[in-house]
Amino acid sequence: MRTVEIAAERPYRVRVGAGARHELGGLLEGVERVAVLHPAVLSDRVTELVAGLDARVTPVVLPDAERAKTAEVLTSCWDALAAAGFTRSDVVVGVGGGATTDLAGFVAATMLRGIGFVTVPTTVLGMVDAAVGGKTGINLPAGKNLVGAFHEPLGVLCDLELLEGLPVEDVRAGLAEVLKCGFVADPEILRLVEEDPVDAVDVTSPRLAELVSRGIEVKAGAIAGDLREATSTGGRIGRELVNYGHTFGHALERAESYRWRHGDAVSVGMVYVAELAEVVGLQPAALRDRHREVLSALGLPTRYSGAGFEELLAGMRLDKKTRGSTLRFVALEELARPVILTGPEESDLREAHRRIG
Ligand SMILES: NC(=O)c1ccc[n+]([C@@H]2O[C@H](COP(=O)([O-])OP(=O)(O)OC[C@H]3O[C@@H](n4cnc5c(N)ncnc54)[C@H](O)[C@@H]3O)[C@@H](O)[C@H]2O)c1
Ligand SMILES: O=C(O)C(=O)C[C@@H](O)[C@H](O)[C@H](O)COP(=O)(O)O
Ligand SMILES: [Zn+2]
Repeated sequence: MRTVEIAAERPYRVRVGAGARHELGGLLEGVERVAVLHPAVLSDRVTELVAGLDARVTPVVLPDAERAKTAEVLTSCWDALAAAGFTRSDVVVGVGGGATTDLAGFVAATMLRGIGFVTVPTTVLGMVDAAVGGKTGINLPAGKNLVGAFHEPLGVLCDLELLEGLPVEDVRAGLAEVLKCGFVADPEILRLVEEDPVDAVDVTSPRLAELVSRGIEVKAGAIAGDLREATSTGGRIGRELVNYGHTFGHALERAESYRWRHGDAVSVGMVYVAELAEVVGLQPAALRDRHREVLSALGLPTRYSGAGFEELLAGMRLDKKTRGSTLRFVALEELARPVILTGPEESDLREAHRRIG
């Protein structure tokens, strides 16, 4: 079992390894009521998970995937917790992928103005990214994650055994976020995938376990000292580092009405910003090519010709890194040398779009 320490206001631990789920009872010691939010596909897992808990458990079944991240679902969760008599010492547990833990975290952040929250991620993406770091929220039709709060969990249990049964498409999508960490900070991640992409998507392989741990380490480093994504100053990039590929990725998700997997959209988003960085003369072409090659090796998408440029540009303007009418991208000048690319010309944005089509 590995442990990654998160240096939050109230520090917490990410436990990674087979059997980590059995530590849930310890995290909830002395807690009277627990709401376990999860998608229907995990109902049996949740029954097993809560069997030994001392607390009174309120299970709340959420709609699947992005359909959980809506204001209607949020309201129904508030009602369920109120009906169960929740108090400030009670806890919300999110068991599922990133969509589940984003919604569960926002329920915890807002109920009674903030109660405890634990994440038990069951997707690769949840483990390496969504369940760690306290970004919680919902989507609006107008844009991805437009409403939310920063609310750190009390603990994160990444039990690799819970990945068994996860569709391979979702394993790949999660690895897009891991490759993101490889490009911005840890090139060994890229090497591990390039060496054996088939082994990388095998959820029982030591390679996948290594990739998950490395992804979490990069995320922990990015959020340390910048939990609220407030400081990318001078040469230092704070938490925005792990938003690489998301400016275009989120615009794509919005254009596709959230029917794309998030990781797939981030995959295309990384190619977009790699093209953009090359168009503006920031990044060598070989690095752009490496994006396409390693993402394709995993079977991830690298092209998109759905929505038109104007619609995607409108989506990118809603990105949280945007300041006023100035778009800001996390881009690379070299592998693992990220910079903020501020206010690129519209003609360059358009050319990068043409190149991924
Ligand atoms: N808060 C953050 O920092 C952060 C970081 C990255 C992504 N996200 C968000 O996470 C979401 C994407 O997360 P995701 O890729 O995990 O998708 P997801 O939560 O939609 O899960 C993908 C699918 O896998 C199913 N599933 C989950 N665990 C399973 C298991 N063990 N076995 C079988 N099926 C299982 C789910 O029901 C769903 O259908 C997006 O909304 C994205 O915006 C948030
Ligand atoms: O934790 C972060 O910070 C990230 O940006 C991680 C992203 O992978 C994640 O998709 C996050 O939800 C994006 O946040 P947003 O602020 O761009 O909505
Ligand atoms: Zn993401």
